[in-house]
Amino acid sequence: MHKIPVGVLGASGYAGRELCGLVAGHPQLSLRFASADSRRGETARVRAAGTGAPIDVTFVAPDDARLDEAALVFSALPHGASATWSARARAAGAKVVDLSSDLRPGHIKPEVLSALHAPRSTLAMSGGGASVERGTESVEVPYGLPELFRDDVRGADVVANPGCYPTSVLLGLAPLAERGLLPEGAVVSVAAASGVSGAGNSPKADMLFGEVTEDFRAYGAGNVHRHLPEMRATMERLGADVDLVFTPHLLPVHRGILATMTVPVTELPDDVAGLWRERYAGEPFVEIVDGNVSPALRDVTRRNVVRIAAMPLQGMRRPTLLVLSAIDNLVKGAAGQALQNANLMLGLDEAAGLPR
Ligand SMILES: NC(=O)C1=CN([C@@H]2O[C@H](COP(=O)(O)OP(=O)(O)OC[C@H]3O[C@@H](n4cnc5c(N)ncnc54)[C@H](OP(=O)(O)O)[C@@H]3O)[C@@H](O)[C@H]2O)C=CC1
Ligand SMILES: CC(=O)N[C@@H](CCC(=O)OP(=O)(O)O)C(=O)O
Repeated sequence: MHKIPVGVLGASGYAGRELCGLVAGHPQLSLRFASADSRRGETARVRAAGTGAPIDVTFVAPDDARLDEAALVFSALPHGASATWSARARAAGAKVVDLSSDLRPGHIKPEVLSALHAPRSTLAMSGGGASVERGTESVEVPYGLPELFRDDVRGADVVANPGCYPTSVLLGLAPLAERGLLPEGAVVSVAAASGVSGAGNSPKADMLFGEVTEDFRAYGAGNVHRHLPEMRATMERLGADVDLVFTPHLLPVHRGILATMTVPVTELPDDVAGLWRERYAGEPFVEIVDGNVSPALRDVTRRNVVRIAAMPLQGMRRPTLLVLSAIDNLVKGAAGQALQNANLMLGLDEAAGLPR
């Protein structure tokens, strides 16, 4: 069977390697290239999702990646570098899923938007960047949370893959926002803990084993984390007018995010968990946990799922819910969701090649 060629930029990183394994295990995709920067020329062994078969992947320099030979390119490059390469991939005729924050709501710059949507003939490529000779109409880049915005993603040429924390938070809060159950001006408080793979695999002194092990701490305190603009913009789009207080924590495990959300509501639904069950009925990658039980990281790691629990908070003066949401930051929070989006963009079964 003819397989669809795809490429991975940033393949030596955590998200990129996860993508290589997913592509290797996908029944309809083949890996055309995998790039690295400092690790160009190196060969890494990845395991194909599903079968676990070992695959050797040799990283090429980004400039040597055959963008023109890929039907779709995943850009798992750092913020800042990613937008340029996404525009180059588009100019070469490939569809693009960008895993960085560069194309997300609340982040994307007008010149990036123009470069992505410019007709190929008007793109002048120079060095490592793309420039646009004339502006184009302002078209947003679809935000790739398929459970909320599937119609925007299906058949799209370019998609912004959501951040890992926003994936867990927004899927947890969406049913309340969509139903108008969040009071105007309410403060929604989110404390979320992430495994260290969320910080990427390039060497950082404060991410060394000796620095993170047997410890647990907040970072980005004071409501300043880079994911806030993306979460605010999406909550607004879902019809909620609330303040988000977001405090991330570093958890010394390899992968996984648990977001704990305290949410004032206009009224307590009779069947709280039923609200999420109804909203996500038929969604293959959403699991609702029954009873007053927290979803656990071990139930979501290496799977493209979000597990959500919701319950009323006892002893409060005003109706308030506790919503808990768990994902694997590298799968539903990055590579798995990127593949889910790619499947939709290429007209394939949305669940193809995805570990459930
Ligand atoms: N880790 C996570 O949980 C999540 C990550 N993301 C996003 O996905 C992207 C990748 O993240 P992650 O895998 O963690 O990052 P890593 O730091 O692990 O990997 C970065 C990758 O990009 C390459 N690279 C770095 N700088 C450049 C450059 N200037 N030009 C070309 N290639 C470059 C690296 O190559 P080399 O190894 O050779 O240096 C490596 O392949 C980021 O935008 C991140 O924010 C999104 C959601 C979750
Ligand atoms: C533990 C850790 O450092 N996590 C990262 C978030 C993960 C990430 O890569 O951010 P994007 O999803 O926007 O790409 C952070 O807090 O910046």
